[in-house]
Amino acid sequence: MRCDEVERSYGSAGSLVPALRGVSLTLPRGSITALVGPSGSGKSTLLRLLACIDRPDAGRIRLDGVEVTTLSRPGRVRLRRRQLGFLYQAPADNLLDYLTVREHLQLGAALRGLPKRDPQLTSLLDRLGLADRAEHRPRQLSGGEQQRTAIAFAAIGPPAVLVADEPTGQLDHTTADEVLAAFRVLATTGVAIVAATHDPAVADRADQVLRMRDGAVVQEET
Ligand SMILES: Nc1ncnc2c1ncn2[C@@H]1O[C@H](COP(=O)(O)OP(=O)(O)OP(=O)(O)O)[C@@H](O)[C@H]1O
Repeated sequence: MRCDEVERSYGSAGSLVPALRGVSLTLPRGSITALVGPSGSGKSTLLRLLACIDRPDAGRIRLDGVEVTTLSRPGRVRLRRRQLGFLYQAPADNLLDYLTVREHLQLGAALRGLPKRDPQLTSLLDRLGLADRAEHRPRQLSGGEQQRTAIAFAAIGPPAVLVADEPTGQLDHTTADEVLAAFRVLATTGVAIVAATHDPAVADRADQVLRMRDGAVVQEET
């Protein structure tokens, strides 16, 4: 995925708050990008644009060469269903408390237009260390297991891009490591992962670190 000179402001004429002031970046497939920067620097705004939940006021966002900023609303919904995954900070926000781990993956497959018995479901359970938790519901799982279930759900397809907002924000160090290991597994399937984070462990393990300040990427580290 690529962004070129993306701009986004909030409010109406007369009281516009510029949240993004010309952001350009590339999220290569198979890599993990950490988006760091102080509160209010524009990370969440950028994530919403990358996840096609919101549209920029100016600039271009392209996914595998296709311009996504000009898609109609149904076109964006279709793109999100087939090509994008999203992970929130709180495991509870990513999961439904009445579905088991396996049922989450079956729902994910259905949303992506895949059969409920797609072999990648079993493979994801194995690779993310969830095989012996498949029949458990979220409240029977640890925080790390819950977040890995959410990653498995988002990973079905696989999507082109996984967008994560503070994915380790509510986890302890060991559990955060499990999430980072799951990201690495996912990256090897060709997914571009981008995570807004205040967690140095995420930035340390990323392939690319983009630092934001006042709505712009001020520094690129690799
Ligand atoms: N819905 C909104 N209406 C008006 N202003 C907003 C809105 N959402 C964000 N902003 C403003 O846009 C700027 C960027 O906010 P954003 O939430 O993207 O930053 P952030 O880096 O994600 O912060 P945090 O780390 O605290 O989540 C801030 O000045 C914020 O106050």
